[in-house]
Amino acid sequence: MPANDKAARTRASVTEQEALDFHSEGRPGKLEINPTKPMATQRDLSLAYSPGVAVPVKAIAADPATAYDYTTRGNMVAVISNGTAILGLGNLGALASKPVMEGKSVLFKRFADVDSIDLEVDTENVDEFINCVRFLGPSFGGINLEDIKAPECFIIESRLRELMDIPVFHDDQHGTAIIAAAGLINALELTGRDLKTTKLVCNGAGAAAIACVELIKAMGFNQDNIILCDTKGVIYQGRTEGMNQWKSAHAVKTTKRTLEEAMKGADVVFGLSQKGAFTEEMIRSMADKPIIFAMANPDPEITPEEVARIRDDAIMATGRSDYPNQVNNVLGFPYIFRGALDVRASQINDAMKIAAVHALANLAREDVPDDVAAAYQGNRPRFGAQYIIPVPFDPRLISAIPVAVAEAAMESGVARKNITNLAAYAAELSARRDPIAATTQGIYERVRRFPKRVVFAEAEEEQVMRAAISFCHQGLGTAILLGRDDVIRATAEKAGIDLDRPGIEIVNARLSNRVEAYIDHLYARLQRQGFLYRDVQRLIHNDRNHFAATMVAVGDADAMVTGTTRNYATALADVSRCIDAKPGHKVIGVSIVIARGRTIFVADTAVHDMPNAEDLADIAVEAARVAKRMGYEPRIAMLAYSTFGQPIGERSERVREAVKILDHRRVDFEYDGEMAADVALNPHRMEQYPFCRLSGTANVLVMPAIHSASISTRMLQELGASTVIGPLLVGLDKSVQITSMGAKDSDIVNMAAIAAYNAGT
Ligand SMILES: NC(=O)C1=CN([C@@H]2O[C@H](COP(=O)(O)OP(=O)(O)OC[C@H]3O[C@@H](n4cnc5c(N)ncnc54)[C@H](OP(=O)(O)O)[C@@H]3O)[C@@H](O)[C@H]2O)C=CC1
Ligand SMILES: CC(=O)C(=O)O
Ligand SMILES: [Mg+2]
Repeated sequence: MPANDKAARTRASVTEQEALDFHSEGRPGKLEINPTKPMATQRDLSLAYSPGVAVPVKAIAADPATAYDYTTRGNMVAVISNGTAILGLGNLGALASKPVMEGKSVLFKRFADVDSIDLEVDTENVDEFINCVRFLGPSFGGINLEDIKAPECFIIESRLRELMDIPVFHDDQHGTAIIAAAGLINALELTGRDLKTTKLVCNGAGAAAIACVELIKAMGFNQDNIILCDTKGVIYQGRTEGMNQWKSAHAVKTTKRTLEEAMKGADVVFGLSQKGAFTEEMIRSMADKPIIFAMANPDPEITPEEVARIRDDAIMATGRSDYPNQVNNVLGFPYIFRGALDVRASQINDAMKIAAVHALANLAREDVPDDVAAAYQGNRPRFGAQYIIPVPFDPRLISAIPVAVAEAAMESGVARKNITNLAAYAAELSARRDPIAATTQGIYERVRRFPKRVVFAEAEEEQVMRAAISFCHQGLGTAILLGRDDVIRATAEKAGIDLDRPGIEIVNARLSNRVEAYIDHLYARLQRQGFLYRDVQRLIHNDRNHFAATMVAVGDADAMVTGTTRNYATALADVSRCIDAKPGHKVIGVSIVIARGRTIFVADTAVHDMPNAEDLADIAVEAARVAKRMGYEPRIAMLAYSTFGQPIGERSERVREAVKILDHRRVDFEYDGEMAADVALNPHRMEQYPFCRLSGTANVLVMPAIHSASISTRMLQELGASTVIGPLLVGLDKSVQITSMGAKDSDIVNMAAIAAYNAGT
């Protein structure tokens, strides 16, 4: 099978409705602002506002550099656009650009812990735009210009760079150029080409294209070997139509006039133009082992599927996240600014850009270590045609790129702060990045490669139906909708959901020809537990959890998801009648709490009401397995209200006993206790117990009982202080997940994906 066919198979997608729902759900948009200091008392108010605030005001007036100490400036970037070149959609105006700019702001935070705000400036006039931005310097540590069309963007960026003493970086130019150059270096290496003799065509001669061509020329590409094209065709010397000084600088002497002619025999083609700009004929006419970077967003100049139809020797990249080799500036801007901010750079210069290129290119050539493989679940990538550049979820990016950028800034004299210990800086950076997103992303990727049959037990519910459709649409497998056919169809019609698509099966428990087999199977399990044959008949006929769980038990489905209409304990009791614990395992619930860049596993949040010491030790073992599977080295705190014997209390005894049991079992993970939650999570509190065996703050909390586990995780979730995933049901012999009652469709899809993932390969 050609490599690109495989790429196409693993591709996920979203519907237009999903995209709109995602943006409108809950608080509209994608970001909000949270205070970092308490604002609860009169004293807080006096410190944060008048009179306390006057003190830092005077300090900054006396020494402007202290703004980095007393305000958000040092970690704050503005994403600024006028909407004249929104992705590849063209000039749709400042307001329409807001979703993209909010998106970039969120990516700054998500990938590099840079705080960011989007600003949409409603003018196409260059001077007005510059005047609007130039006075914003005191607010920000950097300015990320975005989606401003050429040639205005060139003037805007260069004038603002002169006027402002903080980095001004037009991401579509330099961000794109850095990523494309890194991918190109690797693709040239893989195809055995020499930079100096390679022939490249760049379609598009705007912001991104001009910057890409300039950067690769600066890196040694022969300028006579690069042909630039725009809507009028080849940019040749002497052309007058549709020209500007930036295009002229790259005009070549050639008789070629069209993109078709230019692409004949070309080694590399960059698409920085528009959807569909490349034809199959053009791709067919390229040299052997062509390198095709179709970078237009959201839709590339040609898709990997189209290329795969005509040739199997291409190295193919796009700007999208749902194909392999994503050449997109998301791999750059968060980390480049991270490095620049951390040394308080006055600008992002060429040395810093080139350092980023090499850091990125080198990363793709390195072996992927175990803890990083989670980001690429099940398919540890190897440097090659399908992996020329790391994925945005690669957790190494946060330490590799900012360090290289910061170092280059210091060496080239634009840093206003020195970092002396770069190794310590790299470690700090890694700690800023939370691996859970890489893990969840990895779960989806893995399921896409090994799609599963998942039964949705409560498919008459509209949100379950939506989740099932999304599950299929994302290429995660077949969704089996369990319920009455007529009810499901009526609900679907009313909700405007189209069920007639591949990958959706409706199963009516009453009409299924598997009913007898399921009854026999379940009766064999339950006959000595007080169930008559007719009791089991009733369970299979009338109860969808029993039907679905038995489907999974006998292998008619790989996994099951339920829980939206029944409470957790009831659903778990239903499932437990049909499926046992995996031999040697304990069935427990593990919740994943993500708060302020930390991921904490909490167990048992679902099954054991009042665990005894043995149970607690088992729960620790099971929770450690989950943490390891998700790419974490577990450090388990056995929690209680007391810490190492103080205050003495009968309720902590079980926990102390559990620690002793773990000592006897000689388990292969770190654990200690009993301890209170603040000792487990706060390094200063933990320091007060120098004998504590944990090498750092805990990342797994084993709760003394279900009530404390459930109360604390739910409180965290409802107070909005953290994201809580789960409880995930672990330890069962077959894969089942139970959502919370009334779960939203997006939560149900996540649970279904996790269930499919746990069903194995
Ligand atoms: N993957 C990534 O990370 C990034 C991708 N991009 C993509 O690059 C594209 C251009 O963005 P940007 O440079 O910011 O926009 P600009 O508006 O600055 O430039 C667009 C350029 O594309 C040319 N063009 C448009 N349609 C065609 C076509 N059918 N054939 C040939 N040339 C064409 C225009 O030609 P003319 O000059 O004649 O008008 C112009 O030169 C977009 O699709 C964008 O999504 C941009 C940044 C990052
Ligand atoms: C990715 C990006 O910045 C663009 O397409 O404009
Ligand atoms: Mg852009």
